[in-house]
Amino acid sequence: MENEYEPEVQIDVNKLSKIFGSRPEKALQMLRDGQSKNEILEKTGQTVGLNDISFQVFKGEIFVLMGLSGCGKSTLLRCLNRLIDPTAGSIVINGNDIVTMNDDEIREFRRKQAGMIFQNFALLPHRTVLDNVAFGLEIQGIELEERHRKAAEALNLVGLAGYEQSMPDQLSGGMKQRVGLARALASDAEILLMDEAFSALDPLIRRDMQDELIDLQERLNKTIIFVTHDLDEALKLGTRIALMKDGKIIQIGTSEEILMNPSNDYVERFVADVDMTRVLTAQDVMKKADPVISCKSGPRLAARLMKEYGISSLFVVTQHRLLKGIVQIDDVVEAVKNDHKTLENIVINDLPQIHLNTPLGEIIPIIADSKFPLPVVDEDTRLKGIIVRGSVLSALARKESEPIVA
Ligand SMILES: Nc1ncnc2c1ncn2[C@@H]1O[C@H](COP(=O)(O)OP(=O)(O)OP(=O)(O)O)[C@@H](O)[C@H]1O
Repeated sequence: MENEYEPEVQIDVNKLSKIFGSRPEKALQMLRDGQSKNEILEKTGQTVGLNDISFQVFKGEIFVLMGLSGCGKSTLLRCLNRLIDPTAGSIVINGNDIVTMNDDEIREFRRKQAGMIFQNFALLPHRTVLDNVAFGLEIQGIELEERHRKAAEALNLVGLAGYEQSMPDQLSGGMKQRVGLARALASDAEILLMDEAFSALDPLIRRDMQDELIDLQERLNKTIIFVTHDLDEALKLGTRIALMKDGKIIQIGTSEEILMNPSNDYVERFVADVDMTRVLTAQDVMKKADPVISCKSGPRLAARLMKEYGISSLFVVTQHRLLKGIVQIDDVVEAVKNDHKTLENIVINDLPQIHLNTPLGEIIPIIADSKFPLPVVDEDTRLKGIIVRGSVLSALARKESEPIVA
């Protein structure tokens, strides 16, 4: 039986290369022989767009393609719906290799499975907002009433209900971009391809649109491939981020993985300027809460555990790991001497509680003031981990290096 927690692969890209130029075979062979993008350009005049790229995208994730200008983000995105034909490799989407599809099949695929949203809004100026959104459905031959119903639904989703009869030039940039988003949503496409979709918006509207996209994605569970050269945008939106350079993917990972374990110097320099206190949360810096002690146990067991693990305080939990508090070594020793049977009288229970999603920036002043490690809990106050000063410091201590300027 399929494991329900196993992510479902929706896009499977294998050994994808793209050479721009009239003699791609020769350049491809040189690429396979290990020559660089620059060498190939000098010797053959052919440009390497993508170099032997393999990765998978899971259903329902926002997968961000990120990197400096010219690294191949747009080329890769456009290969995913064959606006660009790759030179070699396969792209299996929902079980079909789109590289081998004929023109009719690819048109059908674009309409039904992969909607694209561009940076320049590409709205039709003489059509109403409603008809702009319904445009894709019209091409599919869906009848007027049905396409208007779907278009109105999509406009509602992006917060533009009431603007159905407006014309594009009556809308602000942010609203136009919402119309573009609504158009892709109206098509039922499971996959949205977004190329620098928010880059032309001013910063405040851009942040709104990012929030909107995250919200829509959670409600609709689309798979989104999002191209950006903006690191903050990538970190905010990406379920996972693929960092590209010279037509290759250098590292794929969650924001935390890329920030905490950059795979090489290039990635490290790329992320050097990121404010870790905003990006990392309690769950990124916590350690396993081990050992803990049950509130029913006695001080002798507590003393033994503390000795064995070399710790001076111990978290106390219920049978279901709900946090009760903490005991300290001096109190435990005293309780043993006085032959107490339980820890009840010595549990300190007015502890600051840190939630799994609390940002590191909020944790730092609390841990600085605290005599104990901090407990990290979930919504039910179940103890999920502990934060000690050392793990916060090591999360912050990344090697100083020159940032890369985009
Ligand atoms: N039609 C084309 N003909 C020749 N070379 C191209 C073509 N399109 C892209 N390239 C080259 O392929 C490489 C990748 O370009 P691409 O546009 O994918 O990069 P990008 O990361 O999207 O950059 P940007 O952020 O500037 O859009 C670059 O070296 C570019 O010059």
